[in-house]
Amino acid sequence: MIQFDAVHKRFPNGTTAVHDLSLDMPEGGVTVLVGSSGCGKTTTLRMINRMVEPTSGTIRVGGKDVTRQDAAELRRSIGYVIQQSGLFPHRTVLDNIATVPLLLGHGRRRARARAAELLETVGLTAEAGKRYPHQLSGGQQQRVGVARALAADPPVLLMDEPFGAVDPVVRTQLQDELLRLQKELNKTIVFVTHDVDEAVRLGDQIAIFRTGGHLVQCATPAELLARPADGFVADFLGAERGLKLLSLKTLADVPQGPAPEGGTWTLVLDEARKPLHWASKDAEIPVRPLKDVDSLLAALDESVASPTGLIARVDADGVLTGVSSRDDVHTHAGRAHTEARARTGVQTGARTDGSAAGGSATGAETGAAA
Ligand SMILES: Nc1ncnc2c1ncn2[C@@H]1O[C@H](COP(=O)(O)OP(=O)(O)OP(=O)(O)O)[C@@H](O)[C@H]1O
Repeated sequence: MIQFDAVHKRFPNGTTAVHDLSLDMPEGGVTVLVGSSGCGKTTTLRMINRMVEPTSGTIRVGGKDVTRQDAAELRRSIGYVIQQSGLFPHRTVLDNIATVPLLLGHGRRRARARAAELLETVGLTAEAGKRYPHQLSGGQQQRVGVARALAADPPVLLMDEPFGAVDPVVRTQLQDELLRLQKELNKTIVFVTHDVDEAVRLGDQIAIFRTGGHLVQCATPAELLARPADGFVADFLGAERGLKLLSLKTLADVPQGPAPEGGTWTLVLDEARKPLHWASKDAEIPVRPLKDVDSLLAALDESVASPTGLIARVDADGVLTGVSSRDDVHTHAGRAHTEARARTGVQTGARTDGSAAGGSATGAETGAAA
């Protein structure tokens, strides 16, 4: 959907922000750009909608060279969300969202109807639509920013640290919302962040840059965590790389058996067979039931945190399906790593067809060292 071919950006002051970048960003997928400050992420993003022009190389969106399209028209067809939401302070939230549909020539009534629909899509009330941006919380403003970017129903969405300025709890909520929206909308999203956990959570693929605008590795989160191309990537992913990989795997394949009877701990259920708590002869402790969709990381956490060493498993309605042991979870955690490493091979380069620069781990490493 978006293709960078040997793209170079050198600013007039001599700074090279992006160095010989070849990268495919697949249709309907989320590509996350990460890397240390000043490594060229924002410049890369802004070249897609021509807010920055490349010095050389080609960028295509939907097969069309962006430099051959009218810049204003191109920008209207690409949603853009930034950290400070970029809302117009003197327009109501509803009018902010309606801006682009109006620019596109939709009548006022239709534009506002579309804006009202989008407010609901991003989880805001109709009442919030009547307020001005400063009357909303930071998290709510970011939701409005997303709604405004979606207003023209663009196939491509560029998001530059959109959740960087909100607290961790709201940030997780906004990430959840984005994942939910993306399931419905299937946009091609390019997302810039500093946060590795956010990248792992949201990305279908993650492109890691280093200073000077060099792409070091582009791969799926699991591939990246299992086989970082070099020490720079490994360091960037952090010491808990192993645990992060487990956050991508679910509990579904871990075996489960019947709840223990007559042992130290008994699982107490209500009449609908939903777990209430664990009980021993002289103690009662809370239970944190997990579903098949929960991550192996959550299961590992529960298995070491609970004195029972057991995990109560429930279905989507919260009804007990069985119990897994600490050993079952540990065995599967180890297996998840072995499988991820085996599956990864050497496919770490930028190009999915392995053709251009950075097409293999060796290529990426050589590029990084140059
Ligand atoms: N208009 C400009 N003129 C000159 N240099 C620029 C300009 N814009 C960006 N740069 C430089 O280009 C490099 C890449 O900047 P860019 O904003 O793309 O990095 P980034 O990875 O997004 O950084 P951050 O994570 O801090 O936002 C930096 O060294 C920056 O100082």
